Amino acid sequence: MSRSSEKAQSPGLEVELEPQRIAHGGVSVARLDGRVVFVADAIPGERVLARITDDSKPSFWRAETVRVIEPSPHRRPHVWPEAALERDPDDRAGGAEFGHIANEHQRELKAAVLAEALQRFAGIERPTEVEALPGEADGTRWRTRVRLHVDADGTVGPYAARSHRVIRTAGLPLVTAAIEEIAPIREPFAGADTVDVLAPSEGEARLVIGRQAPTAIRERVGGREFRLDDGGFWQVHAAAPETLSAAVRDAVDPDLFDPRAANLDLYGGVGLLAAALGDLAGPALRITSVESDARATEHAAGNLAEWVGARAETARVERWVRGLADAGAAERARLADATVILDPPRSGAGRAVLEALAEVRPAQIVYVACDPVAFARDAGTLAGLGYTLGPLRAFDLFPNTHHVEAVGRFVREGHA
Ligand SMILES: C[S@@+](CC[C@H](N)C(=O)[O-])C[C@H]1O[C@@H](n2cnc3c(N)ncnc32)[C@H](O)[C@@H]1O
Repeated sequence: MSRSSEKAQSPGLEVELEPQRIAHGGVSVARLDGRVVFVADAIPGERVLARITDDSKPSFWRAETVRVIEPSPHRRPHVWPEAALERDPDDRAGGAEFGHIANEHQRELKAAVLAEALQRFAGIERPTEVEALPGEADGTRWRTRVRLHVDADGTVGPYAARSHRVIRTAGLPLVTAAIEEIAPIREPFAGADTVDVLAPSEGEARLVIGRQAPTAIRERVGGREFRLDDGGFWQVHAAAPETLSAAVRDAVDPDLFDPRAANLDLYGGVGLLAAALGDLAGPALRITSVESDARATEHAAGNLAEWVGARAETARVERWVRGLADAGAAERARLADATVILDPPRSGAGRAVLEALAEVRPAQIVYVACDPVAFARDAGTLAGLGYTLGPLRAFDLFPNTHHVEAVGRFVREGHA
């Protein structure tokens, strides 16, 4: 239901909205005179005054909450004052779009997005609880990495929620205390457009200024140490490496796992998840990690050195999997027995990668997904290629944001 004081026609107009459900991307879905309006900073079930920000599309508009008229019981003061409703929408810091929602309800909303995506894009009915990670109950102080931006005046901060305007902020509640302490947010800064601030689990917190030359750092996960570049990819939540490693080990069907098969870790980074598989397999593990960033691959080769059967290759996965078609009969047999870890970026693996992979019929695919819609699309593609979704878990790897991570096992038909 909705009510507009006058006919909405242009950005800037303020209207009353009653969002009914959550959509992918962290916005709620309301209707205004029959038209869908995606409204930011609201919670499904409440009534808000919202400002139309985009009416350029015939099928939907966008709006931002200005004031809450009837709050949801799940609303709470925002964990980040610089991102709160009390500020003009244009001045709200980005990166904490769920910070005004009780954490348990954030997880319910994320579960709803995942379930709806699977239903809509893959025809799979699979309500899945989103599990909390160890850390602060209000979902703060989990980020071990953050990128800050520098504007022409030297202000350092996050971008605003829906623009590239740098927002000055007194604090950074989602990052660890060590990062907040050294983040250069208090004084003007010059000489670079970006400052990455990170707090590895080993050693001191540090800044990476602009495109400065990479330095190797160390991260500890359980009893294992990983080397990587300070500017390279690493899971952001302090508890994510351990959580995902355990989730991948749990997702592997032991009856289908053959350590000596031609196992794959696609989009492997510095080898975190290949090592998780190595912990299951022991020294006999054979695995190839494929990653497009050459420096990450170099680190992966070192991080996986204890497994003589581990290799790390620098390649784009979409090209590399095409080469599987040339495998000889013996290698094809080893690929058919393989367990594949698939941990693509937000865009997902995509049809071409999945088709090339399914050509060689690996026994099981453990998919680690950071985007529910891309995951659901890929799940639909995999179903069409003869792979059935088995156990699925989801994790709140990004509290106070709309992001959610899922880990699911797909098994080749005949094994399911
Ligand atoms: C979500 S991260 C996962 C990394 C690793 N599995 C981990 O958990 O640390 C995705 C990785 O894929 C790499 N990547 C992105 N696009 C790629 C592509 N087309 N081919 C190969 N690697 C790619 C990125 O550099 C990044 O390291």
